[in-house]
Amino acid sequence: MTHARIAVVYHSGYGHTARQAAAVAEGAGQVAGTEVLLLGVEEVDGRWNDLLVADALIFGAPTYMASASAAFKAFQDATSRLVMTKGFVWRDKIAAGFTNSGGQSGDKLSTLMQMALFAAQHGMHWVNLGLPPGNNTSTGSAEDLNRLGFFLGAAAQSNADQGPDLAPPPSDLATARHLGRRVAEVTAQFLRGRAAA
Ligand SMILES: Cc1cc2nc3c(=O)[nH]c(=O)nc-3n(C[C@H](O)[C@H](O)[C@H](O)COP(=O)(O)O)c2cc1C
Repeated sequence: MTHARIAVVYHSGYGHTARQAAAVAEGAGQVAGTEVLLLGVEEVDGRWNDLLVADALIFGAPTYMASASAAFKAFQDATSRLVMTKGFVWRDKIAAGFTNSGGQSGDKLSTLMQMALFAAQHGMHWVNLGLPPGNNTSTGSAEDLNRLGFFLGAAAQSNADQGPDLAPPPSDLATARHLGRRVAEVTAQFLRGRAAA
């Protein structure tokens, strides 16, 4: 059986995106043969080698002021010296992303685009969400998978007056689990193909 290593690297200021990150990790862990590392950006120092040996990196951050939070951006910037100048060492890893914010849209697309471009700068292969938009018909509801209608990655929305015990809601956590599972499956296919070649 393929052994795939997946790292979920995320920032969360107040715990909401941490719940989404845990759901992504849970989904990835549901795929047989997958080892999952869930790592906050504050813990990355001293763990760069764990990211180097991972087959897939899934990036996550809250959307703050229409982009990834500053702590996540600091992690991105650190990879210039610690990853890129070491010889493009993340090239050909699988990548994906997720974000959470207070607004239904909240300009989350900007954050997902930021992550996809970041992955492209590292020569990684971006995996999208792979779900049709939910909650977009007369019979749809906020319980639908991908209720927020994103394609590039997984989105979640956390009501501004609710703590991470209540937000984001179950449908967004299910969407996050879907992304984790999808990345784990794609990574296993990729590794099998590489072994066969
Ligand atoms: C500095 C700051 C900027 C924010 N900017 C946005 C934004 O651009 N769009 C949005 O929808 N929500 C915005 N929010 C709300 C957060 O995205 C929301 O509270 C989110 O659930 C926080 O996730 P966290 O608990 O993981 O930090 C902002 C919050 C903060 C603290």
